[in-house]
Amino acid sequence: MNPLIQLKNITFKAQNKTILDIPEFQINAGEFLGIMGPNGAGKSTLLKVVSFLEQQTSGEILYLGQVIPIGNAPIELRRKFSIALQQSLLLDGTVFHNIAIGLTLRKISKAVINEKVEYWMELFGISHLAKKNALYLSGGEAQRVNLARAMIVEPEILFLDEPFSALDFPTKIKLMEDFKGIIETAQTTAVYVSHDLMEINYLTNRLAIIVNGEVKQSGPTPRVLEHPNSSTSSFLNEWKKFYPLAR
Ligand SMILES: Nc1ncnc2c1ncn2[C@@H]1O[C@H](COP(=O)(O)OP(=O)(O)OP(=O)(O)O)[C@@H](O)[C@H]1O
Repeated sequence: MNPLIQLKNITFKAQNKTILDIPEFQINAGEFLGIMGPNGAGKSTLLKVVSFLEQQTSGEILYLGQVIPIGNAPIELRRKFSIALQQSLLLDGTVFHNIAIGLTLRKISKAVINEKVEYWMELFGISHLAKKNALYLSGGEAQRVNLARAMIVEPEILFLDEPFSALDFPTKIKLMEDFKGIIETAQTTAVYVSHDLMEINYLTNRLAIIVNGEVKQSGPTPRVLEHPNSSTSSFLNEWKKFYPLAR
């Protein structure tokens, strides 16, 4: 295992409530890590803490073995991460402009931006939308733009929080298939929050189950799904009643 990020004794508290309590956890280079758990378990909070969007209350986060001071993650480190959420939060401008934004902010030359935007639009199958205003896209198109915008900066880690949950089933299936191929080709480390077993089973190769702010089980996805422990079985077995575990 080659940890990019390590958590040590992390807690996150708000309004006198402990929302996360994670003695030890890590994100390994090259993995597609799923974070699954019931509503309100702390999945999104964990994603925000490990991506430095929220500050932990106590404990340490290490990047490549080095402790990152609380509230002081350097910009060079934050720029190694991309985040895609359920809402694509696109700007009022063309699809091209939206996808280019991360490179524009990094002051990359116009020629390189053109080349990279073309490349990522092609991979996500949205070249024909280049000149369309991003505010008038379908849900599936908007999520493709969102993911292309996240990937164009070639992040070391891509964090995803339920990016497909608002999509209808056929749209979701097609996008998940394309997305899986793109992530595998780019060899990007990905962390994927979801409460949907179908998405987790299809996409991820390691899985952590969070219940009540604690990581109750983690391991290779098939193993966790096939052998839930006493803390995760009530959540996972409900899902398994309705979803067969074939890949
Ligand atoms: N800043 C905050 N202040 C108060 N409560 C918070 C804060 N952040 C998160 N919470 C609470 O912590 C709990 C976990 O929230 P979180 O969004 O991380 O859960 P989740 O597992 O992602 O849930 P869901 O699947 O419903 O999106 C919830 O009860 C939420 O209301």
